[in-house]
Amino acid sequence: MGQASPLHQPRILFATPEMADFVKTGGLGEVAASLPRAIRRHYDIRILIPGYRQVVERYDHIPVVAQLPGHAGIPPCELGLVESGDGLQIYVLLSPELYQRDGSPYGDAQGDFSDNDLRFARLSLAAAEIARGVDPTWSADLLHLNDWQAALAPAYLAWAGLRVPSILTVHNLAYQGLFSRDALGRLGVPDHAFQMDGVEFYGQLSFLKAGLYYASHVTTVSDTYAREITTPGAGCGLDGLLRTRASQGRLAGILNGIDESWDPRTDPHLATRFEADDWKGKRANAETVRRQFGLAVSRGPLFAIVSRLVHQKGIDLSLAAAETIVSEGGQLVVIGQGESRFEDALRDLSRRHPDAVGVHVGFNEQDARRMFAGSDFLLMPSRFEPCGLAQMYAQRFGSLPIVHRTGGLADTVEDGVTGFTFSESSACGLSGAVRRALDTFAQKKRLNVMRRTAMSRTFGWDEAATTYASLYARAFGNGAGLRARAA
Ligand SMILES: Nc1ncnc2c1ncn2[C@@H]1O[C@H](COP(=O)(O)OP(=O)(O)O[C@H]2O[C@H](CO)[C@@H](O)[C@H](O)[C@H]2O)[C@@H](O)[C@H]1O
Repeated sequence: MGQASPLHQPRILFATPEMADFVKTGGLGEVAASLPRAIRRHYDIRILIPGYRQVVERYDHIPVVAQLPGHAGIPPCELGLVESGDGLQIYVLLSPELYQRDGSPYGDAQGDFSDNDLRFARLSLAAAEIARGVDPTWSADLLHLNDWQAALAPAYLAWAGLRVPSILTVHNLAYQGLFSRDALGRLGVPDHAFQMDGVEFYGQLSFLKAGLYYASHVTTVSDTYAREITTPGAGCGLDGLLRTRASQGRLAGILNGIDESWDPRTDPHLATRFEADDWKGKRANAETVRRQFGLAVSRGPLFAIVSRLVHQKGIDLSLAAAETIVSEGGQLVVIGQGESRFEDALRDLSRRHPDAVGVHVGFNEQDARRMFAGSDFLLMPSRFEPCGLAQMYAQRFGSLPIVHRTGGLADTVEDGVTGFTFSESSACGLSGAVRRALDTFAQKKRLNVMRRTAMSRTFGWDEAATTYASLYARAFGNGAGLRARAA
């Protein structure tokens, strides 16, 4: 190594399987685009993302900064480095055989890709290699890993004897990255690690458990969810390990924020921009949404669903509530995609009530923004919700969320003040809250007070960024983990 030099600003590598700049399937992609940008005020932070087609096709040329060797059955690949328009440094894993495919980051119409173990072990291993110093110009002092796809990194560090601090953020404990034990050999997992105190989970290899076990710290995206996952009811079989991490003071909930662009006063996607108390402006947005979804002209309440259409999100409960909404003269617009049983049921609902229910299977953010702006209420009866972003977007746009009191929903929606919460996850629980919303809609003064209060909640990223920054400092042991390096 070169001559000794003063300590550089600590370097953080933020490894993620999706980022909204290029590709996203849900909330993690949005967080990965915003959080590092908020953290760079505190630390030198770079992103690591697989070189999916959606990433590499964005650039004419991606300079290669390092060659990453293979390991067991994980193929070698190149490490590229690009810069975003606003100066964020992004490492791109260049492996056409693993990443340049049609479909989402995780699969195609046939289902999940069959080699996802290799694809995301490659991502995890690359993060560990960047900490080891494979790029001679920049190496990570701390790894910030997101979800199961990056969660083998702390294990690779441990198996290589590298004492680099690592933080695993769990955006959703229900997605664990479980693979057959046959994968151990090709991923280079040592035999001794395949046990309860290690990466084994009921006879399978669990990427997520590896991270929960080997990372220096574990975080999740709200306080309430951080508590819930230490209980058998919400721990997805990992509550024992999570209780251990909590008792070591190494499990924390840090609430997500939302990007500043979610502001109805400035949003260029809206037909009419508006602010609190300009309820005419909000109504103009409602009219646009009704027209866009082919609904009848109405002065009744407009409900929205903006969601991945999966069991977690309680879509079945919303389908039941839709009948109440329609029979009470309300309307519903839906955008999202996911399980075909929900897509079909929603399409069917819309066919039965063409004037009152509009459904768009698919996703685009511009329509989502217009729906938050135009709707009076957002339905989000998630069975569990680590944080949830849609209920925060809705509040900013004066659409009052109706949510199950769980996880981040409990931490961000104030019952009767900025939205409506219910405690029993059932059609009956949701319909009680929908009825309260309908009553409120009939009392314009109360409705407008709630809208105004909801719109004043900013949910910015600053607080989360400062909390992550202190956690990084703690993980470094106040600088003890930093290695001096030639500047
Ligand atoms: N089909 C689709 N394709 C692309 N984008 C879509 C989409 N459907 C919805 N979206 C967008 O993604 C957002 C969804 O984010 P959420 O946080 O509500 O849930 P998600 O379960 O994806 O994220 C998980 O991670 C986030 C981030 O930590 C946690 O907030 C959350 O609780 C956890 O379940 C929506 O607001 C919308 O903008």
